[in-house]
Amino acid sequence: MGTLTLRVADGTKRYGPYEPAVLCGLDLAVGEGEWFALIGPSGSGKSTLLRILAGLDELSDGQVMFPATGAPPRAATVFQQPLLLPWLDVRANITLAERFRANDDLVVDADALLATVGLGELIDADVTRLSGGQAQRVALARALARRPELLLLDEPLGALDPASRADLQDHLRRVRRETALTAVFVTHDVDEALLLGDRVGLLSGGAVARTWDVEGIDRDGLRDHPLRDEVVAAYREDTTAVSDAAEAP
Ligand SMILES: Nc1ncnc2c1ncn2[C@@H]1O[C@H](COP(=O)(O)OP(=O)(O)OP(=O)(O)O)[C@@H](O)[C@H]1O
Repeated sequence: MGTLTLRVADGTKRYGPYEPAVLCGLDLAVGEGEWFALIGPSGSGKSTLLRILAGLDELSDGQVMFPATGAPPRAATVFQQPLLLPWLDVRANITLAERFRANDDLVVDADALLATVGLGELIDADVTRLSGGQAQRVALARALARRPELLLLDEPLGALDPASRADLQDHLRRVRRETALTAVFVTHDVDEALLLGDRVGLLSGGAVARTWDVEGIDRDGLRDHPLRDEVVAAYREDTTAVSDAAEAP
């Protein structure tokens, strides 16, 4: 872990030969151990980019490269919905990675992972009885169980109430602190991007139009942080431009 870098060079993605490009000449470099938070209006291609980084889809043109390792990394993705298997308990959901990697020496310490996400006492619980926040924490533990080199998070907190969301943000900050993972994190929420990202990027016009370096902003310092107004203004401007274009005759 901790030796992964990724680069997208001149990335273009269209979903059909006559479709407009969703990504267009996109360049992105994410450094070793960096958490890159991607914001952008709805439909700007954030999930598309994440799927491509996960190896679930391909660019139409351009390249995704992993310069430090050469080969595609072991990646784990957490989506907006936890997608747990309802017929398995919490422990079995988390140890799935172990069962499906029979040739690997992967041994999943479900207890330790659950402690990392603050759910130690629920190890044998029925997953259908978990709250949305608890289920999403199990999904995060399940992703970490794969010992990914690259963690991809596609609005993982988007469906949660504000209290569960803040709680899970704290757990993710802990994961960022305590592991050497590289991560790309999609969110609509600028505050969340600033709390969780080492760098925030705005996806606009099919490319990463702007990035901001974030140096250790904590929750208390967030409200009055000058970067917050700057990123919110750029995001708003971009969202307005998109909705104006959509409403144009
Ligand atoms: N499988 C697909 N086939 C065709 N078009 C697609 C497909 N997936 C996404 N698109 C289109 O690509 C564009 C970008 O979608 P994507 O889901 O990547 O955006 P997003 O920024 O993640 O949006 P949101 O914030 O609303 O989740 C949209 O216009 C969408 O309709």
